[in-house]
Amino acid sequence: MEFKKGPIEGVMITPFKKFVDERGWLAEIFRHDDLPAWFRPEMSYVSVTKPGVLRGPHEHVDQADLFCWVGPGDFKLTLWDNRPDSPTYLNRMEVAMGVNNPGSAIIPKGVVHCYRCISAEPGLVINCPDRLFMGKGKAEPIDEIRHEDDPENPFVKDERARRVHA
Ligand SMILES: Cc1cn([C@H]2C[C@H](O)[C@@H](COP(=O)(O)OP(=O)(O)O[C@H]3O[C@H](C)C(=O)[C@H](O)[C@H]3O)O2)c(=O)[nH]c1=O
Repeated sequence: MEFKKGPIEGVMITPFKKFVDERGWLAEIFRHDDLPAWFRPEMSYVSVTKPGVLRGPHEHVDQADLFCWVGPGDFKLTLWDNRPDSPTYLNRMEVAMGVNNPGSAIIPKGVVHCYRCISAEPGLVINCPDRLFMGKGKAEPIDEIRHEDDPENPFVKDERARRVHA
């Protein structure tokens, strides 16, 4: 399975517009009149990743993600189109996101994704997925393929990506 650099159908990278004034700055994260009709966020969470650490590569069967980076920290986001029926199947994208490139990435289901903190400081990421984690009342199985747990995965090999706890 060879991936080649190229655009991925359905992935939307949106740089944030910062409104700066003497108090600081403000930026919209998303507006539904800008979102594609197929994507409506259901929840949100925030995570902090230590320098050099990779989260992913992960894939969802049903969920799409809207990841946002505003800092602190900078990341390298990598995406792989793992959808055999996609016109951009086997394409791979790398995007710089974070305090120096604030913005969001909408990632459709079936697009494998990971992001590595590449700054000397820990990096913060917010995600606004279109499915509840573990469904209503956390009563369903997690919709997630954690490719990092497969030593033969064709995406990225990074021992440290694996969670220590089960
Ligand atoms: C996502 C999520 C996680 N959790 C709990 C489950 C674990 O006990 C803990 C860490 O979760 P996880 O190891 O899944 O975190 P990551 O490996 O960073 O994965 C997350 O970020 C990568 C890049 C993804 O693509 C995943 O969709 C997303 O789960 O938080 C919750 O309680 N609610 C949530 O919505």
